[in-house]
Amino acid sequence: MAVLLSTKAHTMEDWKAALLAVDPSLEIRLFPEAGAPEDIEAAVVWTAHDMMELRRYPNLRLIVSMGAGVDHLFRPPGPPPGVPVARLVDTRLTQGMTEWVLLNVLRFHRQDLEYRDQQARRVWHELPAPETSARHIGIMGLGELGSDAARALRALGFPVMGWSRRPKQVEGVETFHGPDGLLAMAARADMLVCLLPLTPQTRGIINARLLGAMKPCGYLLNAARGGHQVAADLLAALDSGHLAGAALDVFEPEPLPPDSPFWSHPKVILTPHAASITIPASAAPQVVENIHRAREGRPLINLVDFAAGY
Ligand SMILES: NC(=O)C1=CN([C@@H]2O[C@H](COP(=O)(O)OP(=O)(O)OC[C@H]3O[C@@H](n4cnc5c(N)ncnc54)[C@H](OP(=O)(O)O)[C@@H]3O)[C@@H](O)[C@H]2O)C=CC1
Ligand SMILES: O=C(O)C(=O)CO
Repeated sequence: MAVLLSTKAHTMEDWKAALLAVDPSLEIRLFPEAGAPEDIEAAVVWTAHDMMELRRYPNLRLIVSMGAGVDHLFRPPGPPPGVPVARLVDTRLTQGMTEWVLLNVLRFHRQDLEYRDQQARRVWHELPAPETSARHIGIMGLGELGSDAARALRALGFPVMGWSRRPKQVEGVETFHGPDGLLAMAARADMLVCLLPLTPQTRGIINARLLGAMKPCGYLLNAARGGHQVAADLLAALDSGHLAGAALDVFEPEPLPPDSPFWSHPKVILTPHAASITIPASAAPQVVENIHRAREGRPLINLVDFAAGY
């Protein structure tokens, strides 16, 4: 039996080496060289893979996302019926995201946009120094990534709020849930950080209503998915001054087209979907563990809940 890998050509060999380092007995095939369709027992795939194509493999018993997000697997037609899907829960991936969140929260907290502007104009002027305790952060999505970012922000003294689908408790974090909970949290947030999965319920959630519920001169950070933000609403909030800045790692479509106004917006900090990148060597042990479990009929880890969509 064989494991099919499908991702960007330049990372395929890294994935192959990482999986073989954990279990040298695995037979790895690199898409599109899948060989006999009946050989494929597991598919480890990233965003570009066509879900229809996975229906070609009659013995497929596991699909693994090469990232934390699985929205790419649920695009129509979705995963083949009856085949379980697992995602990555990985300490390096989590740490990378927490670094991105800290970088951008601190950038805005320490008025870096204003200082860069002053530097460009050769202005020597000290701005009032705010305290972290006065800057309330609301995190949308209190899962693996959101809870870790919350802990790191708490350690710096920021008051942290968090929003999840179901009621949840995270030490030191004021928690909210459900649609009303989001607006209640936004109303008290100086910065909103989106770390939600993209599902039918969360698509377009960063819209005029949510941004309008925030205090004036707030900041928005989105490192989840571009489909969460309504671009026109976000630009309107930035242009009107209601939002003082936005840090955006994700867009729809990606790559961001050259004529997008986000590229040159003076209040936008932009990264090319690079907030946290999967490191194959770090992720490989859990992927191999799941391949073994699937073979032996044991319960899988990091399973995706099809009903919830994440
Ligand atoms: N830009 C980048 O480089 C990266 C982006 N990502 C993105 O980050 C996302 C989050 O990852 P991760 O933290 O591991 O995911 P998790 O599944 O661990 O956490 C998701 C969180 O979102 C909450 N949530 C889901 N749906 C809703 C809803 N309808 N209303 C309110 N809350 C909701 C969940 O609530 P509950 O706790 O109740 O289940 C949970 O708290 C990924 O799906 C991916 O899109 C991930 C890695 C890198
Ligand atoms: O892990 C994910 O979902 C990512 O977006 C990585 O870039």
